[in-house]
Amino acid sequence: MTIPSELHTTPGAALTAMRAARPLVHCITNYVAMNVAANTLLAAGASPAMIHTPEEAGDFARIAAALTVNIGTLSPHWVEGMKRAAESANEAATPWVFDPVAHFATAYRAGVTAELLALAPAVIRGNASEIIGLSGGGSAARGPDAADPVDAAEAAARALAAGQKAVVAVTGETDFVTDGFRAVRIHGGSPLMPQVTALGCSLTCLVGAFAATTQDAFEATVAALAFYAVAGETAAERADGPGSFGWRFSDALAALTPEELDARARIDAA
Ligand SMILES: Nc1ncnc2c1ncn2[C@@H]1O[C@H](COP(=O)(O)OP(=O)(O)O)[C@@H](O)[C@H]1O
Ligand SMILES: Cc1ncsc1CCOP(=O)(O)O
Ligand SMILES: [Mg+2]
Repeated sequence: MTIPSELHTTPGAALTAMRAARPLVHCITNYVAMNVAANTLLAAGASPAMIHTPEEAGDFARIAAALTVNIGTLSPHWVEGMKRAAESANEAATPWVFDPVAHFATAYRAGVTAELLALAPAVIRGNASEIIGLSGGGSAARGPDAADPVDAAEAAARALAAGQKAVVAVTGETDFVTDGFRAVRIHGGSPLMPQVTALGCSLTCLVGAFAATTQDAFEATVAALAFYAVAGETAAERADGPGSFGWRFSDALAALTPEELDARARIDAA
């Protein structure tokens, strides 16, 4: 295990706490990700609920252990549910995680993103192009897939974290996580991961599960990403391509023990 002094909780300890509590995670995600993300949380040991309608999203956020909001497939009705849920989460001091999928693509998406950022998510998780865009930078990306390397987004992530007073996670070949003061890089995963849709969205939901049970949102985020990275490496060992990677990844999340996670996690101070 390589774990820097920034971390007081090992990823394995955070995984143990998450599985012991089996937190109810309120996920407002997109049509593409709903099934994948629910299965990812179940495999990892959490309890997902995909609930978006404004008639109940605010009420449900009050009883969940964490909330995650993802703008992948938007409509005004969903946006109202997202805002009500985030407001309830804030009132209940429940951590909520924001995934700004392709927020730069259209004016509508950008406007919704600004409204959600004003509701103060505890964690923002996106790919490099999304995080660069949130800090006002330009990118060749036009949709949900990243067009920039993670190291090009590190300064943007630090600025965004400081400005939003949130944890910012940038994912890609090597992940970067910062809260504006602390920062680490997490190695691992597989190039097959971006070839399977919704694995980023599902990771956002998993960050919610860890944030429900590890109070320090920075440590929770790092643990979730390290867990994903190690499981991704396991799945890639025998995968023939994106299809078999998908189900092997689910199996790897379920099988990974806290001890093995701590033995294999590769995290450096940044
Ligand atoms: N080239 C890569 N090598 C290893 N892991 C990767 C690679 N690209 C993405 N990942 C992993 O895939 C997961 C989803 O990240 P990413 O693809 O950046 O999100 P998104 O799907 O939102 O664009 C993360 O765990 C990330 O570390
Ligand atoms: C393809 C697609 N289109 C709208 S949302 C979505 C899923 C994006 O998933 P991820 O960000 O995890 O790749
Ligand atoms: Mg994404």
